[in-house]
Amino acid sequence: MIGSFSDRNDLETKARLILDEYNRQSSEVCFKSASANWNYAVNINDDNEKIKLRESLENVKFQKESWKNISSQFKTRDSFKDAVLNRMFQKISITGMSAAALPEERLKEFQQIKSTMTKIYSTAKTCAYEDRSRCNLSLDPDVTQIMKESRDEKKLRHAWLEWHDKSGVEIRKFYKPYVDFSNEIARTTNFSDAGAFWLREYESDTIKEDIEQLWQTLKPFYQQMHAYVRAKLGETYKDQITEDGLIPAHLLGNMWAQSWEHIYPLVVPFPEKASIDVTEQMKQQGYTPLKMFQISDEFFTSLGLIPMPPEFWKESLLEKPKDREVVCHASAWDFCNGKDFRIKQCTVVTTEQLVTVHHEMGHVQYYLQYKDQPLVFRRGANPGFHEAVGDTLALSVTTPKHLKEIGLLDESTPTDDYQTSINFLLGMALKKIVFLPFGYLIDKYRWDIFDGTVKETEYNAYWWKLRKEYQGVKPPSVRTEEHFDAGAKFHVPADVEYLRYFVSNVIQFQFHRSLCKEAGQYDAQDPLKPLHNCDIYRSKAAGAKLAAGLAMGSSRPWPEVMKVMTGQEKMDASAIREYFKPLEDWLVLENAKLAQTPGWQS
Ligand SMILES: C[C@H](N[C@H](C(=O)O)[C@@H]1CCCN1C(=O)[C@@H](N)CC(=O)O)C(=O)N1CCC[C@H]1C(=O)O
Ligand SMILES: [Zn+2]
Repeated sequence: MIGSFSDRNDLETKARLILDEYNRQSSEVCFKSASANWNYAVNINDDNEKIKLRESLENVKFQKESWKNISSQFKTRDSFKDAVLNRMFQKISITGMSAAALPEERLKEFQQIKSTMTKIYSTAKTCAYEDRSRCNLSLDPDVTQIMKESRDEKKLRHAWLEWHDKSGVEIRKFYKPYVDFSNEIARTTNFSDAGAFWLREYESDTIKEDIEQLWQTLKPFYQQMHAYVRAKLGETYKDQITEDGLIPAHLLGNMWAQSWEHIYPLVVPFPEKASIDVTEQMKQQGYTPLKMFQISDEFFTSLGLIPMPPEFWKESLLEKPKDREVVCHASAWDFCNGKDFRIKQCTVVTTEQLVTVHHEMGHVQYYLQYKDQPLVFRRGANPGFHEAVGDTLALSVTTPKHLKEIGLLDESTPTDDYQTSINFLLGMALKKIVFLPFGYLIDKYRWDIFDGTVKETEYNAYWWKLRKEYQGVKPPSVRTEEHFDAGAKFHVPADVEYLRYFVSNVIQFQFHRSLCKEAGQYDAQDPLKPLHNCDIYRSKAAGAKLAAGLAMGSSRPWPEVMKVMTGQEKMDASAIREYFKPLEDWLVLENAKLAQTPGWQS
């Protein structure tokens, strides 16, 4: 021993050694569990499910044993001078306590329930509208394509009902046990319920109030969008828009009405002007899923960010295989060993999917940026940060200017006139503004189930109460408690928190504004450099600013990371409102012309 350390320094040195060993072992166990999870997701069968469940159980048992061992050696975690040690301890203690919450048999039951719900969702098949005996249509790509492209109200209604009945109805019987298990784990870990357990990741006592405040700020704009789209849809589906002011959910181009971009042709303000949907161009130029990922990788590296490693290109699954069942819902994977990162996506060649490619690549870029952090800090600063990385870059990629730059939009296409800008901003609002009430209500719905406000007997009634209150949409036909329409959305059976996407939709515009300033592509005072035209492509300065924040992982509270990336410490709606300001002004006038009153019968 060197001299006489004070007890405290001894303690901290000892703690560091123990936590280093924990992070090393945890990385190995996580690798095995992620690999088994991957092998199941890319080849759904009973054997792979058993291995996945076994490795997942091993991981939980490891976390439980580790915490018992670590916590037995230290009286309380607050005895460290070093804030990093305290932060690590806090995170490991929650992982360890939640791992110890259920006895093994009941833990197995819980894991099986979650696995079964995702399997039902990922393998559900529906019957064709034109031929009820042909029942091999999967959500991805078959039913998704119908919802995007069909303008036949009866066909849309059939596709919507089929999917909700083949997924949600089957999943319903598992949901109450899932809720009870989730709450038991949360409460054993000293959280009031599973909703509070999820919200711990935002490290804020006022997160719910902050979200509600953001929603109240943006709600009037959403209602202007809703009123305009309702009026335009009434021109196409005459009898469907009634005096209740609600929009039937099956007419909005998306199974969950979470993004209305695919009804753009029915609502475009100036149809004679260029549309920025470049799907046809992509197909004509022979785009493949692989090329879409290479285009995205090139955008990231043009900013000086980290290229995808060889393992990524070797091991990712970028197209739906023909010979087996897979979990088609796109996802990004960190295998915890600092080397292995993958994406699984049943990619089709469309503009929308080019954005999803960037979304998933944004996750992998975050994994790469924080891969040298201790394992416990290899997370987003908060879950919304992880969702915002790819989307932020996609805000540049989908500008007419950038699409010309990469040859997907003809150079001669006029794109700077007012009418084209309104068309473009409306197209963006059909994704980013429309998404807000949906992104909020998915978790408000589950918070209220977890905290007991909503009983099992009203699961579906409450879903449609929120869908009406927040989104102003209604189901295509009467729904009962036989149904479980929330279960028809991936993240509900998959046990994935959703508030992250609402947060992302707000903060990605703060990131975009900050990076655009850094790239010299935006100036609030310069009307020739509006935020919605900014493309940060090739800006090493913007890339460096982004990387500085991402490399921090979750090692510091997210307001500190927000400050590094934007100079602000708070989430705020000023950036998204600035981006869409010309459209908001146009909508108010247009709705007045259309004699449309924003809002609907409560
Ligand atoms: C298509 C996308 N798939 C998710 C995502 O990429 O977030 C997948 C499934 C759930 C988590 N996930 C991951 O990949 C995580 N492993 C990433 C991470 O946390 O590291 C998705 O669900 N989206 C995109 C926009 C809105 C939402 C939707 O489609 O409703
Ligand atoms: Zn994501």
